Amino acid sequence: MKPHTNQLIGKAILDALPTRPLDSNKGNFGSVGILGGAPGMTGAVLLAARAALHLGAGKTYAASLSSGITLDCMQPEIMLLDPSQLLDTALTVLAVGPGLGQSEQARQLLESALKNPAILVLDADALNLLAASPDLKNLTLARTSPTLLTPHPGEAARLLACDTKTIQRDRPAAALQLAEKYCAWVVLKGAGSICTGPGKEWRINTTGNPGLSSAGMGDVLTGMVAALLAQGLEPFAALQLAAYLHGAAADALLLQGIGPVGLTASEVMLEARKILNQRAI
Ligand SMILES: NC(=O)C1=CN([C@@H]2O[C@H](COP(=O)(O)OP(=O)(O)OC[C@H]3O[C@@H](n4cnc5c(N)ncnc54)[C@H](O)[C@@H]3O)[C@@H](O)[C@H]2O)[C@@H](O)CC1
Ligand SMILES: Nc1ncnc2c1ncn2[C@@H]1O[C@H](COP(=O)(O)OP(=O)(O)O)[C@@H](O)[C@H]1O
Repeated sequence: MKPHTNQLIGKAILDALPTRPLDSNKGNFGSVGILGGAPGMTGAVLLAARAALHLGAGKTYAASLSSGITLDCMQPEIMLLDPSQLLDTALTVLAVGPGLGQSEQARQLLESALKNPAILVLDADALNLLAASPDLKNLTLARTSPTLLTPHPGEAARLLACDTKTIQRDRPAAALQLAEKYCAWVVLKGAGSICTGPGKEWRINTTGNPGLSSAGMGDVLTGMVAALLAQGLEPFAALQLAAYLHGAAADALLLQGIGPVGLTASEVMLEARKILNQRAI
């Protein structure tokens, strides 16, 4: 089959990555912070942080709005802070949204995050809060470092004040509109994720399968995008490589009989690490 003109060639981005120098140290691979986790959704922030760690971030921090969580017992490498401490930490990339909720505290934290000099990735409830507030939109437009948005079609519809059907009718057009409206880099998720940015160029990802239609997969994608940005990839390349690896991991697991039914987000991040290490950054 002839490749689509706008088909994302993830393998080419992967093959072009430089290998890690022998004398590298953790400071060379960036610091990622993940902010989210309202009560009942701490899992979302941990999934994103674990994905950032496994995809190669030099240091990974996380902060949850649910009080009292000081350690990820499964992944003690992650440094768990209070939200205010996280926002005072020097970060290469800050990702806000997984399980964040839409409380007043969440809104205030997002407002501070939008003023943070780190590269910013907005997902899930950060996108819902942004969609509901002209003030937060103005802060987004005023940012001087890159902003990336990772909406699923439901979140994209809220951001563009339309319905999900309209988004799905012309997904490239919707992604381009989002990039323009928020002056941001965008991955519009779902089967055939669309990656685009302010330059109007767009790519469609062809990896992935319905095994990915399960809760937590988007949180893992956010952590993966953050890790690739922290290691120096440009926003457009980071979005494309993350979408490619996320889908390719699910496809590889399918061939092993893991999925589509019962595939978990935790399995996807480990398989994505394996594929990334075929050409380690
Ligand atoms: N372990 C955890 O703590 C988890 C927490 N989560 C958090 O839960 C919160 C709510 O997120 P939800 O995404 O569940 O709720 P939403 O209300 O944002 O989205 C659900 C709706 O969006 C639409 N949609 C999503 N993907 C679509 C697609 N590919 N095609 C068409 N329509 C689509 C559908 O209409 C769907 O009913 C977020 O903050 C999220 O981060 C989830 O990520 C799941 C895991
Ligand atoms: N049928 C599918 N084919 C390919 N990718 C899919 C499919 N269903 C879901 N995905 C991917 O899985 C992820 C789901 O993200 P999201 O809807 O935000 O989930 P959650 O919020 O539960 O973590 C996205 O990256 C999306 O592109």
